[in-house]
Amino acid sequence: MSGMKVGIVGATGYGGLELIRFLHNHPAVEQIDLFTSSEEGVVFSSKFGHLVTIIDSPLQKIDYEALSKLDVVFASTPSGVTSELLPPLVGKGPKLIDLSGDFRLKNPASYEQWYGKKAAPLKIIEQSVYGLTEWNAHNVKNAALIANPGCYPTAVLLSLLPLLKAQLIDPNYLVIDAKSGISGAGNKPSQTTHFSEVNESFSIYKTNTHQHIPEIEQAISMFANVETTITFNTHLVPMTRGILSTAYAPVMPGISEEQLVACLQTTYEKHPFVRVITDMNSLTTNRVKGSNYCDIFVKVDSRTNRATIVAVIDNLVKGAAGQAIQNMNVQLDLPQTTGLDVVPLFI
Ligand SMILES: NC(=O)C1=CN([C@@H]2O[C@H](COP(=O)(O)OP(=O)(O)OC[C@H]3O[C@@H](n4cnc5c(N)ncnc54)[C@H](OP(=O)(O)O)[C@@H]3O)[C@@H](O)[C@H]2O)C=CC1
Ligand SMILES: CC(=O)N[C@@H](CCC(=O)OP(=O)(O)O)C(=O)O
Repeated sequence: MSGMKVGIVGATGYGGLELIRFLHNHPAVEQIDLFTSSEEGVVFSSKFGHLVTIIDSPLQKIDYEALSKLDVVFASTPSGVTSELLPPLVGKGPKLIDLSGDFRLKNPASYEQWYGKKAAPLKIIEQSVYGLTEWNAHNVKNAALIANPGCYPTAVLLSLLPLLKAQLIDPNYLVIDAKSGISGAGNKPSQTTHFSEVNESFSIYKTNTHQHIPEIEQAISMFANVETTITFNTHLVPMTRGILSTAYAPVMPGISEEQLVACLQTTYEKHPFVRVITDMNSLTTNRVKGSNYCDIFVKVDSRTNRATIVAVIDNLVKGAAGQAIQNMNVQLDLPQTTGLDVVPLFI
């Protein structure tokens, strides 16, 4: 597969920039069109100097005719945009991959409750496929519209689904404590992401109200066949990239740490981007920085019989652009690693 023409709506955002970084070297991609809602005609490299001589094309106005001629359209826009933008394009030619939350929740009322915005039309939501690649590649393959998972759900689900599906941990008392770097909040400055407010500080936010709670619960039901309500909280760490998710769950009677590890290893043995770590007692976000890897480990506390299940990802890569391209690869029948086979930055 080669000569693909792809478009990025929201190219100037953090997710858009990461899509460009990986698509530029993708062997199947011949052309990348960049779309904007606010800076039509601006030469991309005049805005992003690090791309001089690499991406010197101008930003284009979002235009249905131009989008419909492409093979793949990535949308990396704030929630509430693609629910209106993408429906007219569904089934019209391009494969659509949406990085926002607009098509992830199957229940429109739930979207409206958690996002506080009008939901996409139900018949379009019904056609969308949740793009957690390791768990849904067979449906991703022929989807007209992919709802790329949220950053936190990607880390949480990859680490918990195998253990929940195999009934090795108790789904009834799941507590998940997750932390993110500030790029997770996008490129628009705000009071809470201002350097002087986040530097040398560490905060909890959206306490018990994060919009990824229903997404995680829905995916646990979908892939592990378990109905549960979770306690999930998020924290802002003064770093640019990375998510670390720590989940606590009671271990089912008679189940050992070795069985939990073996379950994770078996689940992911054929999935190159998920690495089950066994020889360490700690994980850092640096070990996956800039890459599409998700590293996981599990430890059982024998005093409490609870498992501590930890996952790290780069929110902008496996949590957004990388997973979106992994889904495109599945659709194009390419190895999932195509264009994504990079060594983590680490420092
Ligand atoms: N940052 C992250 O770690 C992750 C983000 N996501 C999701 O991906 C999406 C993009 O995130 P991110 O890149 O961080 O966001 P940014 O805020 O960095 O960028 C979003 C881009 O969308 C464009 N945009 C803004 N308003 C509109 C509009 N009304 N119509 C069309 N385009 C618009 C803007 O570009 P322009 O003005 O040029 O049009 C902007 O640069 C969001 O939905 C986010 O929740 C998902 C997983 C992880
Ligand atoms: C650090 C930070 O603010 N992260 C964002 C991630 C948002 C996101 O990706 O949300 P949707 O894709 O569901 O819109 C947050 O917690 O809301």
